[in-house]
Amino acid sequence: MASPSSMTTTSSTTSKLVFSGCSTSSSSSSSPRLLPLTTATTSSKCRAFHFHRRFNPLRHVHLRPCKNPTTVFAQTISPPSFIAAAMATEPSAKVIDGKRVAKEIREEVAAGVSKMKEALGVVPGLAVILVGDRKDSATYVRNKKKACEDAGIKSFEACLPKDATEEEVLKHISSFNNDPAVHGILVQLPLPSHINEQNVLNAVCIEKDVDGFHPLNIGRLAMRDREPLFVPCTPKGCIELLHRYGVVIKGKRAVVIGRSNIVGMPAALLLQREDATVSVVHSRTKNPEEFTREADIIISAVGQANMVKGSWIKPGAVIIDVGINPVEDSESPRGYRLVGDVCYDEARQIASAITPVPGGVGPMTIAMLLSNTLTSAKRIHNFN
Ligand SMILES: NC(=O)C1=CN([C@@H]2O[C@H](COP(=O)(O)OP(=O)(O)OC[C@H]3O[C@@H](n4cnc5c(N)ncnc54)[C@H](OP(=O)(O)O)[C@@H]3O)[C@@H](O)[C@H]2O)C=CC1
Ligand SMILES: Nc1nc(=O)c2c([nH]1)NC[C@@H]1CN(c3ccc(C(=O)N[C@@H](CCC(=O)O)C(=O)O)cc3)C=[N+]21
Repeated sequence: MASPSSMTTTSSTTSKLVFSGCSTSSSSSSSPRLLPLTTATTSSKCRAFHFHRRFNPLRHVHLRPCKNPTTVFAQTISPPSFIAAAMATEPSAKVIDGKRVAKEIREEVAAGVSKMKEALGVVPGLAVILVGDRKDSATYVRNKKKACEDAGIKSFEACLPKDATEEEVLKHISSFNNDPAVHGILVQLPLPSHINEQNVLNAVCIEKDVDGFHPLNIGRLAMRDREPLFVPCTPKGCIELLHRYGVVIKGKRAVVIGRSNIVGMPAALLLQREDATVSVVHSRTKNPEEFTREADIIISAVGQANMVKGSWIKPGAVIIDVGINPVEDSESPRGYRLVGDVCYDEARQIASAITPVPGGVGPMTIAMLLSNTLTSAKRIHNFN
C-alpha cells in the first residue's frame, strides 16, 4: 500500500500502470482500464518533525510541529500484490484534505489576531480591489471577506466598474498604501484588458503586498540568500500542505505544470528553495508525460480539466492539483461542478497522496492570505 510520505519509486524496473481514458467524475464508479507492464520497488525514509519559524514568510507564522508526521519504513511492494491492488481499482492514495488544514490555519490566525488586538488594540486589515463583474472573481472576493470576518480581520473593499480607468485603480491603491488600518492589499486578477497589470501590481507597496505579486517580492523569492516579505498564497498553500502531510521535498524530483506568475513560476521557485530538483512543463513542452513520469511530486496549475492522466504519474508520487475547471453537470444545482487538472479517479490509484478539487488547494489559498495579512500587521507594528 502506498504511503503518502516520502515514498519514491527507485527501481529501474519501475512498474507502469498505463491507464487509458479518464473519468471526468471525481465520484464516478467507472473504472479506468489498467494495463500492468512491469514491477515497482518503493522506498521510504523516516521523517522528523518539521518546525515552522516565526516571521519567515516561506513558512507558516506559528512555531509548531507539523501535523501528521509520518514514520515510513523501507518497503518493497512485490509485483503481484501491487498489481493486484491496482487491478482491484481500490483507491490507495491518501487524500490531502486542504479544507481541514485551511480551517486549522484560519483558527491559528484568529488566535493571533485576538492576541494582537488584546496587546496593542490593533486589528489587522485587508483591502481587496475588484474591477469588473466577473462572477468567479466576485465569488472569491466574497469568500475572502467572509474568511476575514471569521478570523477577526477587518475587510476593506473597492469595487470598481469594468470600465474603470487604470488611474482610478492606482488612486485606490495609493489610498490603501497610505491607510494605517490596512496591512494587506490584494488586487483581484485578472484585470480588464485595458488596464496594465504590471503598473497596478508595481503600485502596491511591498510591505502590504500580501499576494506576493510585486516584482521585488518575486525577485527576492528567486534569489539565493534573499527573503521576500510575502510569498504568493497559492504556491505557499501547496508547500504548506506538503509540510503538514510530512512529504519530504528535499532531494526529490518535482515537476510543476504551468509557469504563470501567480502559481506555476513561484511554486517552482519554492520547491527549489526546499531543495527539490524542479522541472517546469508548459504549453510548448513536447511530451510532458515524459517529465511527469519521473516526478516524486507534481504540482499542476494549468486550467485544463483532467489533462494529467494516470499514465503520466509515477507510482507513489504526491500530486498537488491547483487547477480549478468548471465542467458541465446537469445534476449539480449550479449546472456545473469543479474538477482539477488531474484525472482524480485514475490518480488516486497510482499516487500515494493527492489533493481533491474542490477542497484541496483552493481553501489553502484563502488561509494563506489571512496568514500573510496577520504577518504583515505584526511586522508593521513590530509585534511578535
Ligand atoms: N486553487 C487555487 O487557489 C487557485 C487555482 N487556480 C487555477 O489554477 C489554474 C492555473 O491558473 P493560472 O496559473 O492563473 O493560469 P494561467 O492561464 O495564467 O497559466 C496556465 C499555465 O499552464 C500552461 N499550459 C496551458 N496549457 C498547457 C498544456 N496543454 N500543457 C502544459 N502546460 C499548459 C501555460 O503555458 P504557457 O506559459 O506556455 O502559456 C501557463 O504557463 C487555473 O485552473 C486556475 O483557475 C489559480 C489560482 C489559485
Ligand atoms: N490577486 C489575486 N490573488 C489570488 O489568489 C487569486 C486571484 N487574484 N484571482 C483568481 C485566483 C483564483 N483563486 C482562488 C482562491 C480560492 C479558491 C477556492 O477556495 N476554491 C474552492 C472552491 C470554491 C467554489 O466552490 O467555487 C475549492 O477549491 O475548494 C479558488 C481559487 C485565487 N486567485
